[in-house]
Amino acid sequence: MKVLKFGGSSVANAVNCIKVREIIEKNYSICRQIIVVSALGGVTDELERCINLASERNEEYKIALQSLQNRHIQMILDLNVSKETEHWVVKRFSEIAELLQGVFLLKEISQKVINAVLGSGEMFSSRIIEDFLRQSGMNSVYYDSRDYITTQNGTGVYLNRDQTYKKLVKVKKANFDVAVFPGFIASGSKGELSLLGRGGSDFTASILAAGLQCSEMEIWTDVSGMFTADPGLVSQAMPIAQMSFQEALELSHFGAKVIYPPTLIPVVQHQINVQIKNTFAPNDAGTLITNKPDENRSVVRGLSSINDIDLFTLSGGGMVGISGFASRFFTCLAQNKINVVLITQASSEHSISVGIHKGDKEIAIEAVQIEFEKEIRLNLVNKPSVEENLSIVAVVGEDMGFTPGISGKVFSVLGRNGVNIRAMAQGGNEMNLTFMVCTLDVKKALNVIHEEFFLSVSKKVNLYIAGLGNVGSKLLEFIQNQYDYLLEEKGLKLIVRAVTNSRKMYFAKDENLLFDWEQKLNKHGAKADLQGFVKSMDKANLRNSVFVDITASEDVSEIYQSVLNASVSIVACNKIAASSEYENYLKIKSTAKRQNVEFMFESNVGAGLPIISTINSLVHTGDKIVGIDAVVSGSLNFIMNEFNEGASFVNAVRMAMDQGFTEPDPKIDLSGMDVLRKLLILCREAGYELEQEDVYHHPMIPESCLHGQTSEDLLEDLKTNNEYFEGWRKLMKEKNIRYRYIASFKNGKASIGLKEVSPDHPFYNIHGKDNVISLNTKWYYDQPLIVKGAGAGAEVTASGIFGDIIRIYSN
Ligand SMILES: NC(=O)C1=CN([C@@H]2O[C@H](COP(=O)(O)OP(=O)(O)OC[C@H]3O[C@@H](n4cnc5c(N)ncnc54)[C@H](O)[C@@H]3O)[C@@H](O)[C@H]2O)C=CC1
Ligand SMILES: N[C@@H](CC=O)C(=O)O
Repeated sequence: MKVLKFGGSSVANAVNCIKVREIIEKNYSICRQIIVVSALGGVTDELERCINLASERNEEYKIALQSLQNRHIQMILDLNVSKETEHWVVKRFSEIAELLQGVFLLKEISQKVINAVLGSGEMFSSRIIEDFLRQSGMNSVYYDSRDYITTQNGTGVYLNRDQTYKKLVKVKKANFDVAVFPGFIASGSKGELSLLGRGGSDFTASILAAGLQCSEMEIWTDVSGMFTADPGLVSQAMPIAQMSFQEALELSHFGAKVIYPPTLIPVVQHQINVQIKNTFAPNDAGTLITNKPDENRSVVRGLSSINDIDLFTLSGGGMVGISGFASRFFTCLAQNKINVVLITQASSEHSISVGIHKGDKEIAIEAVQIEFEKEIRLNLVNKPSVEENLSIVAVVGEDMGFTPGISGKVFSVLGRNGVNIRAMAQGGNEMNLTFMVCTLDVKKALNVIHEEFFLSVSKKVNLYIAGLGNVGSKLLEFIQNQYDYLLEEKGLKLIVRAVTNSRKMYFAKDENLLFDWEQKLNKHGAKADLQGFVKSMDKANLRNSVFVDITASEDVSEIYQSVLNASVSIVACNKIAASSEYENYLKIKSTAKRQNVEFMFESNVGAGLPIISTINSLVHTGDKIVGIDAVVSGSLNFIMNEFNEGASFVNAVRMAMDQGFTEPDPKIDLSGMDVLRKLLILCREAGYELEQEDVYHHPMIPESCLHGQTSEDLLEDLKTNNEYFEGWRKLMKEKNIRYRYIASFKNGKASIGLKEVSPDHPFYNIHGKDNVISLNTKWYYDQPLIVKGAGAGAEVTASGIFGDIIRIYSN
């Protein structure tokens, strides 16, 4: 025998009732079935409204009651139910009308009337469904739950188990294939109608399953089981295939609304499996709640949350080491019927904080101030404080117990996403890690934890991109190409949330701009505004957010502090920040560290070459970089190679510009500033405290060529100075040398400048736009460590930036 409970949505109308019949039919020849039904969806709330209207002497209750009656009669007609049932329903409605008339006249409501009116919803639905099943040819009977289920004191939650189970023996022996019981209603100790409380129909089902020693209980609802998190908050939430009774209890206590906790007590005691199924998708697996869930599952089973919680704190030096404070505190809260949902006290005993429901704040303050009046007056204890707009998040899983690292993972992913924990608690069984966060952060908190623990779930990475030129547009093209691969192989879902260039910016409503960013920006973009960009990013408060700087703009580099303070990581190929004043460089790094986010700039030097990561790795493992020799300008190397091949200097520069190797302003390359910035960054990453002024610097071209405003001015000046450059060509030939613009660091001194290299020099042959970085270290002493390869160009730079983004999230 098994129990099937159908919730309000499953029996809301005739169409749904036909689905219910199909489910019952499937089991019909297999086992006897006990069917428990809730009131038709929304009916109990409507009955409650009728009571309230009547008590306020508002005649509208009559209209509301009539419309409820009409709804039931319509269902009776649609399902072709017998006249007898119809008469019974009409009669019961007139009884309710009489009760409400009494309330209307007396303006008084007794618990008895409330129970009688509210409990009618289940009486109607169960009578109708039973009749419907009988008319459909099933061997069905109707049982009034009041004749079998007895509560101890009429409050509903305390079952008179012995009496109930004894009465049910008769049912067990009866001849039926299907027995229908109304949920929610029972008899009190004096035989009066009592209600089983919130979620009472689940409780009815559970009592019947235990009392009738059923093999299984099924709860049929409108979702396909209990989910790993509320799907309204976590779009990637999925049904939990199996969970233990304890896990179900913990999750349902913390807001997972599929099942109501006390309902599980009888089935837990009798170890009866509970299956949660979807009436509207009966073939979905649903959730099995069982004593021995499948072992092959995630350590964290599910997440839940409750909003509208206040953090109520009693603190003061006078509490330390004095026994009895906690007892008085909790007793006075309990005496004022304040439900405490979370408790925390640090071992310093200086304060006790509890989570309470929002509406209880005033009473709690008053009660505690009265209780501790003397201590507050003597300044031994402070007046209680309340922090509002908080929520509780619970991470639940039986296997979390005695598994190290779970809370570490939870708190570190929250930290990385800027979610501050206000208070926390974990029970001794370690299966529920509970903490309080600001309500604005709940969604983010649930999502990042969900991504961290459920492997089949992809991690959303939210990108905010500044700079959509040569490199920026290439990066977006690369991300488009790799989108499916990253989703499938790395579980990373890259979402472009906003884009900006120097003219326009566009913020997505909720969509991914990756595939149509250009069209959206051009058609609907607003005027670019960096401060506004950061503000909107901060307000969006999305998890795993990265600001990608693909500009060469100082203004953009100046917003890094606010970006990091918004708990957003930065990936930059813009070199301005990392080569700005040393103090600023350190400040950016320390803000990133404090905010638990990343500041990545691998593409600052050598584009996509792994040079900064190599230096970091050497330094972290105890090596010391003592010397650097490098050609780190792709454009200058390219220009010199083209010049060597016979191009005029100005034409070589034009080619480098056309191919996108130079900076947006090519004077930055030709002045040597780009190389200076790169050397400074390498030295700083190697652990040396250097400023731009400390680098001995000689521009590659005559100063006179660097005064023009535009790139065209520069080209014009280079043309004018053609003879100067042709002089180089002559010298190179005569001396059998080449010119390379070299960055060096030796004996603590940094310098950059044009140098002659002979054919036996390692920098003599460096092709195209290649870079070479040669590091002399404590361990690479005789032979330097050399990194070599293309050091400029949109593709390699975009790949360096892309690599940084992926590295943040693949750890
Ligand atoms: N081209 C290359 O080979 C390499 C370039 N880089 C770096 O990449 C960055 C971009 O270079 P390219 O794409 O070649 O330049 P680009 O001139 O093609 O693009 C620059 C983009 O930045 C935008 N921008 C400028 N100021 C802005 C502001 N205040 N707010 C928002 N957007 C702004 C521009 O509108 C444009 O979309 C530079 O920092 C450069 O040093 C790094 C390594 C190699
Ligand atoms: N303009 C730079 C490219 C990026 O850093 C160069 O020429 O190397």
